[in-house]
Amino acid sequence: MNNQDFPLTLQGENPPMVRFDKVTKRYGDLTVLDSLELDVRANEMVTIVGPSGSGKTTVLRMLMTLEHINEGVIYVDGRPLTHMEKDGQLVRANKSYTREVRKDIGMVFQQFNLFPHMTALENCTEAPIQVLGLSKKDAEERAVELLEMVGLDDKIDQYPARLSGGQQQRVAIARALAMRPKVMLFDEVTSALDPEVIGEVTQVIRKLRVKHDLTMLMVTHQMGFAREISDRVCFFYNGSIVEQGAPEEIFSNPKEERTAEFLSAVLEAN
Ligand SMILES: Nc1ncnc2c1ncn2[C@@H]1O[C@H](COP(=O)(O)OP(=O)(O)OP(=O)(O)O)[C@@H](O)[C@H]1O
Repeated sequence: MNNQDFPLTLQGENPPMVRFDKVTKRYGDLTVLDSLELDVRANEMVTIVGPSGSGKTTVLRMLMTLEHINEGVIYVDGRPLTHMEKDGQLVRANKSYTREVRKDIGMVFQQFNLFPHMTALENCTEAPIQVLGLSKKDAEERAVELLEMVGLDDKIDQYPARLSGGQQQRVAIARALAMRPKVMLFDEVTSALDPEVIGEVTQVIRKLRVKHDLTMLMVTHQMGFAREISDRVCFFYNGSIVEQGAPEEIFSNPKEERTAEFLSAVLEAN
């Protein structure tokens, strides 16, 4: 990669909150993301859909810096995520720089990933105290407010094992929000849930669209929810975006044959 090709920061009138600038990710011979270009505007809700193995989760994992980038640069709120300036060029950033930029990003996973030995409240206060340096009192105030927002005011002192899947996922959302991220990533957050509790989680995400100043990037197989909630839907195929647009365009009138085939297969399966 020639780092001179990439800006040191994104400036101007209205820089995107997230930019993938020609990002390539390989595992051995397998190219999972192929020079991906994707911008997400501040406060936009973008949903990524596409066949299994097309690279959707990898996009989110790259943003969480859980994966090494092979080529290209990711910018978050104008700053490169895994690179920093040296002598007018971008070079690989050290871990402490990247950790700082990554504070702007929160992620909710399919499998909740709560700390089992901590109550709902403790799950939500741990990182704000340890990472942001909040006092216990301030962190608890923030956590209680968020647990109320996700409808769990009566479960504050419960351990995850005593909560339903939907309740655990709502704690996971509150926990991510407690770090006050600018960007929230949702990776198949309803896939591990029983059908009857999916609604309580999607309801919380709907609420976030209205209540919070958040940029959101979501991977989901729930096409109905994607259609209803997204500002923009990106259809992934083999590590690239083959089609993107407003949900009504993508779902009602896909221009790409691969998108149409995928959507009809999904609708048939349902
Ligand atoms: N650690 C890894 N090592 C090797 N290959 C990997 C690794 N992680 C992911 N892959 C491969 O990368 C490709 C993209 O994976 P990814 O999880 O991003 O797909 P996806 O579109 O999210 O799929 P799904 O809808 O099934 O979750 C797949 O072919 C997967 O097997």
